[in-house]
Amino acid sequence: MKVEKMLFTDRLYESAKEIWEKSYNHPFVQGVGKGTLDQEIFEYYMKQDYVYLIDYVKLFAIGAQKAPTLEIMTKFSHLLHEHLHFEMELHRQFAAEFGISNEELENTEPAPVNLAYTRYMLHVAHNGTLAELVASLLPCAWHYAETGERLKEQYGATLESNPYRKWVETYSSEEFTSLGKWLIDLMNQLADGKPERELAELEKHFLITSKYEYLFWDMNYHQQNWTL
Ligand SMILES: Cc1ncc(CN)c(N)n1
Repeated sequence: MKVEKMLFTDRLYESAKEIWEKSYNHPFVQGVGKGTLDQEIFEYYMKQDYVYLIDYVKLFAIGAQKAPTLEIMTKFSHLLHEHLHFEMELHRQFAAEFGISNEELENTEPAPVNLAYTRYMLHVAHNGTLAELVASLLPCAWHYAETGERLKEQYGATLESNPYRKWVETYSSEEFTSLGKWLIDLMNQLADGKPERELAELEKHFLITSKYEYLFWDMNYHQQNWTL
């Protein structure tokens, strides 16, 4: 009998499943899928997410620097390019539609959860191994691809009239989901043969940033910001 080896990312998915489910059912995410989310909330999110992404792409630069092979380095530089020119273009297009300039987008002050989330990943990226860096940035890519695909499946029939259609289409697109798939494969490659102590550390990073993903939806939904 052939016994299939469980992938490390299966373990990660299993441990974060409940948090991801909670995120998917968050009124922000459901509001995007149904097209009913208040535009003011979406505008707030676009601005916060833009500066989040400016920090997020730095992780790929650090990934390239820590890459053990030229092939992995090339892929990180591709990820960096795609986020700057494909994903962030979505934000620039929505912003233009809402009358928000690129300058305003770029100069958004990150709210506390946003800042804490990106500082956490940057800290891991600067001080940890490449495996730790990938474990901490993976929920961002994987959770969004899963969210985009699920929303498209659930609300595909009404997407035509949904003001957030482009958001759902971007995150469910092959162009975006393939980036997440490559990171999943890399995670498994880097985790292979690692002792349990190190795997547990990777799982901890993955769970923390999965929780930050949930908090990020919630922060935007309530337009939380500095109160001082
Ligand atoms: C907070 C957050 N997480 C994930 C993604 C998808 N790159 C994003 N744009 N923003």
